[in-house]
Amino acid sequence: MSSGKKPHGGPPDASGEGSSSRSGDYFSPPRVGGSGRPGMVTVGSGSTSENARRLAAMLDDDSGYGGSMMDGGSMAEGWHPGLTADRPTPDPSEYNPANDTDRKVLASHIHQLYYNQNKNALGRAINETVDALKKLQEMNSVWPAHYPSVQRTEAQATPDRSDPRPGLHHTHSTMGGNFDGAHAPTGRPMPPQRAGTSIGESSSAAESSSAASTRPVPEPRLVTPQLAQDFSILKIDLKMGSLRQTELVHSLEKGSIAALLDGQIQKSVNHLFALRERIDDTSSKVLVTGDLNAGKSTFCNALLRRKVLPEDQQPCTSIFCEVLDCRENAGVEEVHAIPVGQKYNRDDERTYSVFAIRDLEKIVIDDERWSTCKIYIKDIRSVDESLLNNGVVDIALIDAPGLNKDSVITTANFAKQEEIDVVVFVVSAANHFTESAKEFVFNAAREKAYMFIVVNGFDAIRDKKRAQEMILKQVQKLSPATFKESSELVHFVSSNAIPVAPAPGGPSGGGGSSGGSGNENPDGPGDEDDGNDDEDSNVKHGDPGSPVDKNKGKEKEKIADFEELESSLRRFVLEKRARSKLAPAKTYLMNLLGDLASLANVNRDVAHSELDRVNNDLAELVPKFEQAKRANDSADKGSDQTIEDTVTEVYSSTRDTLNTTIRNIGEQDHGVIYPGVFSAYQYAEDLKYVMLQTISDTVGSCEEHARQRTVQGVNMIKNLGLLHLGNGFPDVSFRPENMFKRRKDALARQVDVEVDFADFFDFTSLWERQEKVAGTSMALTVAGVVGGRLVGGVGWLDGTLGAIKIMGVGNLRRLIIPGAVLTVLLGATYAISSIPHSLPRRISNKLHAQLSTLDYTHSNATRISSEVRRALKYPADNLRVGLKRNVEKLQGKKEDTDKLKYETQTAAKYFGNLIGKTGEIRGKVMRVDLEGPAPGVAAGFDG
Ligand SMILES: Nc1nc2c(ncn2[C@@H]2O[C@H](COP(=O)(O)OP(=O)(O)OP(=O)(O)O)[C@@H](O)[C@H]2O)c(=O)[nH]1
Repeated sequence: MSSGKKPHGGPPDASGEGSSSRSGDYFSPPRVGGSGRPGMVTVGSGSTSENARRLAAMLDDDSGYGGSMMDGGSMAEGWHPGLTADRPTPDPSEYNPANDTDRKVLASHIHQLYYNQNKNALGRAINETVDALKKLQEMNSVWPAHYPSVQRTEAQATPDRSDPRPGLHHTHSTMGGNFDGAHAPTGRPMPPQRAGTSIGESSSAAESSSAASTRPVPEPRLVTPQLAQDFSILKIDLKMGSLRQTELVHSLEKGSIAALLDGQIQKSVNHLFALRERIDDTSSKVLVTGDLNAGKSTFCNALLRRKVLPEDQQPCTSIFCEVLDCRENAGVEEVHAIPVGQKYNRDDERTYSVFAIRDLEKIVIDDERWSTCKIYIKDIRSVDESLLNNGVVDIALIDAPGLNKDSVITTANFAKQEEIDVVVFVVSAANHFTESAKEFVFNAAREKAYMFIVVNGFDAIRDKKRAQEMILKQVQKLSPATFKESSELVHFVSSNAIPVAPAPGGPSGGGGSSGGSGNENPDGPGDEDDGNDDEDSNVKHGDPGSPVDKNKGKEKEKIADFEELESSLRRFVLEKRARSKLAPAKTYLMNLLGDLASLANVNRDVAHSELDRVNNDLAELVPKFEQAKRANDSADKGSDQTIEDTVTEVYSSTRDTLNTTIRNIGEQDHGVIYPGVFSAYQYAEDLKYVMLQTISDTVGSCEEHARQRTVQGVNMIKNLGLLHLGNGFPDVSFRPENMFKRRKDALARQVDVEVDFADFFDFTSLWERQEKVAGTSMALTVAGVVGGRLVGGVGWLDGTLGAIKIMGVGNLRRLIIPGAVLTVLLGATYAISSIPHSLPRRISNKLHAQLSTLDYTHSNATRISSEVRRALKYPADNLRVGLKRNVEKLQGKKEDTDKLKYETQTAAKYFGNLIGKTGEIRGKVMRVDLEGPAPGVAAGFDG
């Protein structure tokens, strides 16, 4: 199809090839020794390409990482010694630039070197990134990282979006303004605004002012919603269950966010391991996908030059069919159908069912039973022509089911797999890109950077130029990178025009279910038009020359176009696998490192502001803590002092009051009226009772006094509590009436004061009052008899003796009887008359004596003051516990804050370093140039 070639003025074909004879240009040096067939190698004999073998050996030998991983990035270091040893790098003396073979060998050599260098650089970057991620995981477990919250608008949160990940905008700037927003899938996030990394920055411009006003205060661990939009790899999709985004965000603890982030980091680490494995792996996988009936199977068959995959006019391929060289299956051609949910292991026959290739028609439509099938076939084409058996890289061709609503997610996910190196998108020339095709290409282009686009069924298009222009315009919008290299990456072909051999054991000739598509003559295209080609109409439009010649010419053109596609595809997969294989790793690394840098920026800023906050907290906390400690001591002392003072005062006042009362109890009659001598005993009992009652009452008043003092003490302690603990001091109400509830009025029972006869006659008192008595009774008795001496002031006894002396014993003897009688009568009368005076004294003396024996005063003073102590102890204990708790609380808070300060300082330092580290790795990754040709190639070795 020369007519359709590069109408858009794309870059010139680097290989300069334009016909089938130049297919596999890089690996097909000029025929040497007239071998007659194009070969990879010109040296040596036989059909095997020596050069290709060497190159293959070199690739096998060169593990890429191994020992050279950490050996720095120089080209010489990246070069495996085996390469120079194995490979016949032309000796400068032998090297002949005029020799095309030498040139190409050298070009390949340099290309390989270049590839390895890039591969090693990416490998190192992957290792360093994994290291950084693991450290981030550790940090995240100690200091839960802050994460920008995701606050998508309703329109953005389209539920049926096929790719939940955000677009990788920031690394695909080539999309630029070329992309028409109208074609963007609905779930695509807003364009990046990476600059906005500061915390507390105003949220997305997309947020309406009303929404902003009602927006809840952001959860501390979730910051800057706009940043979250910008994340691509470390994106935490918080949209779960029926909770709305904002509800969910605020229902998540920082620990949950950290756990989600940890999961995301782990996923990235695993993905990086897979990517590293992938770039170390020398095989390549080519996924062929496209709309239903676009001709994917026909295209695969054309590539294989064998009718292996069933073709049909109606949709047929429903499962992924991977075509591999049968050398990978011990040289046996067969199909391994893998049941749904099973993981394939070629060495374990329980993981698949074996079928003959002719059974494929049944297998590919049975997607309920099979998920994938592996088709091992022998590639009939030569090493320099074959895609599968190319001598350098093991290639697997995967025919995917047509894109439709149900399978688009599956295929999109399949395409995203890291082992898919190349996505070949087959689009029907007649239908152009459908909506599902656009979405798929747009997303896949983000992932793979470049796509290989096959516009199939070009034979059916009348205005080819217009169709090309329209399709290329679409490509430009969907994958600008691919468009930039459209001469290499976009091909307009007719797959059914390629002659194919019948499938082994399959329906012979005729094309089976092919519906007439394709020419099954392996020797070349059929002479007659297959009827599908409405180019016939062109004939009618005055094209000179015979129709048969014309058709023959057209068939040749179609084959030539296809062969050109093949060599481009070979180049793309083999020579430019730096792009197909390394670009996903580079793209992923760039995105991930970008995310890491953003996350580190946010967290460093947050850590700094948290550090400020923590320092402020500490500045407040430390003096509070010191003050609390001091308050603890002083309040403790204060309450102890209050207790001691109160108790001492209560004790002394009780003792003094009781002593005074008891001492003076006999001084009064307490209102008890003396009823006369005949009720003297009752009088004594009454007196005793009243006296005891008085003492009891005094005890009661002492208790009342103690209560009042206790209330004062409690209030003082409470005040101390309020002063030092504020509301933290428990306000327990004190009930003084509950004090002294125990029975203490057993005084009457304790005190056993018997009133006896002598108590009524207080002789001691009589003796003490002798003068008074002499002056009254005895004086009256003796005065008249003895005369004035008696009146002279001596005692009545002296008077009596004096009287005896004066009167003489004889006279006295006569007087003695009546005198004695008189004396007794007078004495008795006096004693009886003095009962009301002497009895209280006698009883009070007795009481006093007995109460002293009982230690009544002291024991009551002790009892009352002890109860006061007990009552005061409760608020004092409360105060002590409260103060202690307060100190402990502040101490704990201070310790926590100190710890937080240390962690935050560590975090701030760590995230600062992470910014530097990610920048450093990013720089290295950025310098991995997958775009430019190898220097040797650029220098013109590439033919
Ligand atoms: N005219 C024309 N017809 C083609 C071409 N390639 C394929 N076809 C026909 O298109 C129909 C569909 O081809 P398939 O290869 O089965 O398409 P597919 O994309 O694999 O289909 P599904 O796997 O079912 O999605 C068949 O009848 C083919 O013969 C072409 O280049 N030109």
